[in-house]
Amino acid sequence: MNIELAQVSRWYGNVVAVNDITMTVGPGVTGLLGPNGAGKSTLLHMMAGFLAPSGGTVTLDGNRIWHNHEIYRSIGLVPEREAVYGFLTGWQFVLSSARLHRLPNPDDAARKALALVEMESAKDRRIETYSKGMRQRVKVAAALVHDPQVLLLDEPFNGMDPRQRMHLMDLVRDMGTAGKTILFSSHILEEVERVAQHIEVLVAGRHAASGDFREIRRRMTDRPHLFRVSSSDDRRLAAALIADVSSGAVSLTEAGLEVQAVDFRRFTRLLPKVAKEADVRIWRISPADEDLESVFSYLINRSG
Ligand SMILES: Nc1ncnc2c1ncn2[C@@H]1O[C@H](COP(=O)(O)OP(=O)(O)OP(=O)(O)O)[C@@H](O)[C@H]1O
Repeated sequence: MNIELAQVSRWYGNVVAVNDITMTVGPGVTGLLGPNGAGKSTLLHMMAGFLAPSGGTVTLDGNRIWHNHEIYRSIGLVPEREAVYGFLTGWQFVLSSARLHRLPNPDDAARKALALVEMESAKDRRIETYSKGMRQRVKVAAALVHDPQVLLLDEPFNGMDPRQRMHLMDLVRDMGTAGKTILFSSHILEEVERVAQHIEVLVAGRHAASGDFREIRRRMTDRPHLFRVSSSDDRRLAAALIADVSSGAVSLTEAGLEVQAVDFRRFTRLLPKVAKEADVRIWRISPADEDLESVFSYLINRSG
């Protein structure tokens, strides 16, 4: 199934959380990547029918999602926040989700969903006794109980230990291979890399990039990199680097020497050579713009 967003915006008072987004999410696993506050949760909630768009339309195979009860049978949402009563057992929680969907055989459906996330043995314990990873899995079971074609997951791997994470990643990948439409949000590039081939990038409510993971990763590494270098003689090193045309923009700041390298692979080879020739010792070299925010803002400036 295809989720389609056409010029979708959502604002909360004066805050524009999602700004004029047009995208299609089809079968397989798609990663929704963006820094905190980018609008990922807002977007997922609109896709799940929990939130009305302020502008534009969100449809599933051509049918409007907002206020369309029939369509909720096809969608499952795993929310980021704990919206689970701790006094319920895992079994009671998943069963109540099955009943809410008015499934003909709720017991059977709940059993299947709990088995899928390997939670059968802990199903009779109260949720408040669960680890973060177990809570996450029980939420996935509740979202899957009606076997939806579309599964939306908001930061599903947060707080999980590596084994739990691996298990959920395998589950998500398998469902994607089986043809379900899966969209999960994350602010961690490596996490998205392991599960999704296709990614959509959001920055400050805007759609910054879309496409194959490797292609976007390449655009991220090929962008100009800013390095901070400290050495035995920054001034001299700066002069030597400026003399070499291919090293990029060089500036001396209070924090030390900063170099904007257009081709960073080349620069990392060039720097030791230039330093040696100038008889300067390098103490430290660190990327000055490696945080996700700057990578994302680079992407959005290119695409916008
Ligand atoms: N109910 C609300 N009322 C007012 N502002 C909101 C509300 N929900 C979200 N926002 C604001 O909308 C913007 C987008 O928030 P959203 O939670 O969708 O982002 P996100 O990418 O999911 O971030 P995070 O990973 O931190 O949850 C933020 O500036 C947030 O403060």
